[in-house]
Amino acid sequence: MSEVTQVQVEEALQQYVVPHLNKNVLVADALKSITIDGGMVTIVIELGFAVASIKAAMQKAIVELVGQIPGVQNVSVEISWNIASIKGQRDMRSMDNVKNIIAVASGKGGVGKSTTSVNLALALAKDGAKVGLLDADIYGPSQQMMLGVDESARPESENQQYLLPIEAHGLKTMSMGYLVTDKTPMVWRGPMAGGALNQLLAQTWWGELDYLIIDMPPGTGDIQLTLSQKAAVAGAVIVTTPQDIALMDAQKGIEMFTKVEVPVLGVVENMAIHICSECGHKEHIFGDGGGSRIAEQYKVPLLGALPLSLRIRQQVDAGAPTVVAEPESDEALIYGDIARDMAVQLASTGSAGPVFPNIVINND
Ligand SMILES: Nc1ncnc2c1ncn2[C@@H]1O[C@H](COP(=O)(O)OP(=O)(O)OP(=O)(O)O)[C@@H](O)[C@H]1O
Repeated sequence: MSEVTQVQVEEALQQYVVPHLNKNVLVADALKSITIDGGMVTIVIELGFAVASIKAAMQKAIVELVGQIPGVQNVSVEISWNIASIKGQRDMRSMDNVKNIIAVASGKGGVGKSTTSVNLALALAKDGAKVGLLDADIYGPSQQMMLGVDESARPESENQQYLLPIEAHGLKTMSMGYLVTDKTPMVWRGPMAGGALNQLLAQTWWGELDYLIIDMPPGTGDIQLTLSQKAAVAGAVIVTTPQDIALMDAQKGIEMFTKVEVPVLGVVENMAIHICSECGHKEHIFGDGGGSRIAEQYKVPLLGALPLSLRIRQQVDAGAPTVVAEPESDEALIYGDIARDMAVQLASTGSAGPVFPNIVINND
């Protein structure tokens, strides 16, 4: 029987394109090792983003490719991930172990920013990452309802100094909604809100997190600016609907983050298309291709598009967002794809590094 060689395995692996990286596993620098013992091949892969929900499909595809090499009897594929910290937190003890903060923002209210934030956070967690969610929407905190957290639930305090996040669907969550009630004076909700928000961020004992998703207040004012600076945000995602007015506000959002040097990881187009539940007819109710136009204009990726979907609205409004309520639905799979693309974009902002000129000494 012919002997299986390292080169043969590498050649087979060159045909395997890693999802979301769009590069083969060797070019993507994800291959840790290949061990060959007679007809037994063990392949170890390590990625910079979590992939628990697509891991089995990835393993199957690699086993099929490598299994075609003559002499191979058994292929074992180990896939793990190591999520790097792109931008560490400064001067905030409670956040020392938070690796990456991602702000989810929209220029305009009501475009589905909170719905998108919670589903993306849940999709990252479903993939095996440790995830927190901060509802920074002080004027209309909605995450408590979207996460199905009881109205009477209040965060416990640690040494009278820190607040402990409330666990919901596997996420560590904190919201102004857990602290204020309908009777809270408006003065506290208004001018003092920015300060209160910074405090909420810094005084929550987040523990170890790969990603802290911040559901930002709508708009592009001072609160948003200070929050992105104070919290050392590693990347931002802009949610928009395809209407012209929402797109104009989304542009302001992109410009705001660029001004404070927070990389924009991409744009998510929400309520992009309506699919008739009776006949399946597809209609661009709010216009066509707006998200991809601004993504192109600002040279940022369009991370994905969600349909206007009754299921998304009903599930999130009932306290079990689509990613947990119906994990195999088309919508949940779209959130999963967007979440992994977002994680890949974030990881790539860290690897770019400074560019040095190439110095050539010519002795002629
Ligand atoms: N893709 C979608 N399909 C159908 N309904 C949606 C979709 N996305 C969000 N919604 C619904 O739209 C409403 C507004 O969404 P959401 O609260 O997430 O928006 P927002 O941008 O965070 O708003 P605000 O600015 O008030 O915080 C909610 O009732 C939500 O269920």
